[in-house]
Amino acid sequence: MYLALFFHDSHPLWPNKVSVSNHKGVKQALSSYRYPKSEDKNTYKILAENTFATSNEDFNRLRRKQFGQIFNQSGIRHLENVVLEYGYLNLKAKMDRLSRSGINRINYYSSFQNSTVDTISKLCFGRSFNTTKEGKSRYVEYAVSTIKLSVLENYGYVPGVIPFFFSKLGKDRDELFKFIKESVDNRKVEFESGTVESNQDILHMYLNSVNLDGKKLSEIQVISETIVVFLAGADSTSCTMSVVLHILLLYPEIFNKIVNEVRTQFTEKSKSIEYREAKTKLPYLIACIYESMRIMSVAVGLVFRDSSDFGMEIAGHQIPKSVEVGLSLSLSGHDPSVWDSPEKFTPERFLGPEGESRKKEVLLFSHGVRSCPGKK
Ligand code: HEM
Repeated sequence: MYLALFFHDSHPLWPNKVSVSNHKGVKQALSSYRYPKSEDKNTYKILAENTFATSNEDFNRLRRKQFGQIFNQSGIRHLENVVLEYGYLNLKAKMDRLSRSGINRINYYSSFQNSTVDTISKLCFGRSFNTTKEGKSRYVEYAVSTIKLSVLENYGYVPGVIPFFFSKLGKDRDELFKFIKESVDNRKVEFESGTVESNQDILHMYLNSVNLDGKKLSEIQVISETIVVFLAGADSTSCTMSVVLHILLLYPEIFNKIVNEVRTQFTEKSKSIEYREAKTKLPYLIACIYESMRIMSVAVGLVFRDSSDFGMEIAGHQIPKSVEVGLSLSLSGHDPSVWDSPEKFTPERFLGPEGESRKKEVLLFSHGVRSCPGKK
């Protein structure tokens, strides 16, 4: 029988917790602010309350509205230029270079990781880590240390037990904060001198935003927000790109169909394809991306919500109040009550008018009021 619900209340490591994989149940729990993000062990609460970590409805609503500004018309244009330069052209130049020197194999996972890190660092900090051009960046290591330290701190590890390890992580985190603080200072100078090169990136948006009391974000808040967006957006995107390419390489006939679609719709090879055009002219490619995201979601962990003072009713089960409910976005993509033959790779399920509405059922980016604002 399909796993609808597990109760873990007898497990010593997971007392008072439940996990849910039923598609309808996952959506129901995520749809509104009624069930807030769990406060406990919030790894993303770095330095200050921020969009990702908060469980405060008003604060989250405000930040999400502010985040939406980077997707307005001029924001999208800037975003696309950054993606084109840091995510695509730099990678293409590197591949051309490798191929000229006789190397015909690349690690596409690490290549995509470099492009997304370069793109998102440029958007968040106004300066790219440039890992595609330079091979690696010490700032990536600092970001990894920052998240490791946050996990350890949130799970109550005592720094004195492994002092060298903690001190290295702490130094790395300080270096990353220093880098972002410099970026903030640089941008403020640019504001004052009227030489802002791009006025719609994520750093700019946070510097121009306000808190619930109407006051501008403090420097610590800007650092916290930008670092969390960087951490939330970089690896999730490169892993998803790798999954899509990996699956397409397993199905050459599907891959060839995509190549045909692109070549028929876009005959001018030297012109780059804009997102807007791809959305309307490449339905099969888009269907393949959705099907890859459904069948092999990179959001493999659980997303936690608190059953709050109300308690929840999911798939006929009553969950008492104040229970942590772990929602499986990845398993919801395999629920046979929603997906026919869920283990089969069938891009066609996302074609036509029915396919269009089915796209909303792919929960890789979560669902409802706290769904990923970066999905656009
Ligand atoms: C394929 C790539 C991505 C995937 C799979 C993904 C997935 C997710 C998921 C599942 C959540 C909800 C997490 C939770 O409730 O605990 C989330 C939230 C979030 N994501 Fe993404 N994400 C991706 C890319 C991005 C990008 C590119 C950005 C920013 C440019 C971004 C920014 C955020 C933010 C700020 C939140 C917090 C939203 C809130 O709590 O209100 N993500 N993402």
